Amino acid sequence: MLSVHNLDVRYGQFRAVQGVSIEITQGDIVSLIGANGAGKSTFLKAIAGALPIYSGSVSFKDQDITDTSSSTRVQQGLSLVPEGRRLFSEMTVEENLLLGKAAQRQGDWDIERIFTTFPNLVKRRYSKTGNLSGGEQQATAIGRALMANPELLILDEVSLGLSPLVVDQVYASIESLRDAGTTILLVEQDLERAITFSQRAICMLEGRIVLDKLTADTHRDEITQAYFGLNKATQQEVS
Ligand SMILES: Nc1ncnc2c1ncn2[C@@H]1O[C@H](COP(=O)(O)OP(=O)(O)OP(=O)(O)O)[C@@H](O)[C@H]1O
Repeated sequence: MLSVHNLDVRYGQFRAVQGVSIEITQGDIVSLIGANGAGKSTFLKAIAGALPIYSGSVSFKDQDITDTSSSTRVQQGLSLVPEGRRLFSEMTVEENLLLGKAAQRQGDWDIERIFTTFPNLVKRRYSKTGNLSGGEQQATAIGRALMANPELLILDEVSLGLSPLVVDQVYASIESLRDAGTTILLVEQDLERAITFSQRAICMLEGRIVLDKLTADTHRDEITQAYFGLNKATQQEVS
């Protein structure tokens, strides 16, 4: 479904993502892991078309999308829930959700299904999102992405700033998406949760991938070593 080849993304001279290649197949559930500054958000934004690519290529459903706009990518079925949610705070939950419909993609997701999936939003339907709790804002951001009926849903740090209880609620909703067959790539800082939730873990360190394994074939210690750059053997294997 998604094929990224030798991707480089730069901020001026600084190579935030360096020669990264991954393949994601339909139905995959992939957690992207790595320390602060490892390049995870930069990588996701480049895939979603929110940042220009310096070199390399991105294909989605066998089409080269390296030079297409983010809105075209949404129309093709690739949606990103960005870190920090990026909602329109002066607009209501319903208005924010309806923005996601602009892509006009056919599918099962409509506004009523969003409210069924995120019951905490029902009472907030006509509230401005600037007045919502963090969990309600996150549910709105995920709902907005779902309104585009994505085939690949990319989620950047959905847990950020949420209490453990609310994180559980957000994950319960994402699990229902996973179980319905949506392909998911997400950044998760909590290693335990990443291993439990996903089939595959990819770890980034200083702009490169240092581990890419099925969660069934790895364990927490190996991921932790990759996270801190302590596992040279794994790094060589991947590169
Ligand atoms: N707009 C920017 N201009 C310059 N450098 C940037 C910019 N955004 C990110 N960087 C740098 O690029 C590197 C990768 O940042 P990025 O946000 O992608 O990492 P991350 O793994 O998502 O980390 P975090 O978990 O902190 O979000 C970091 O060194 C960061 O300081």
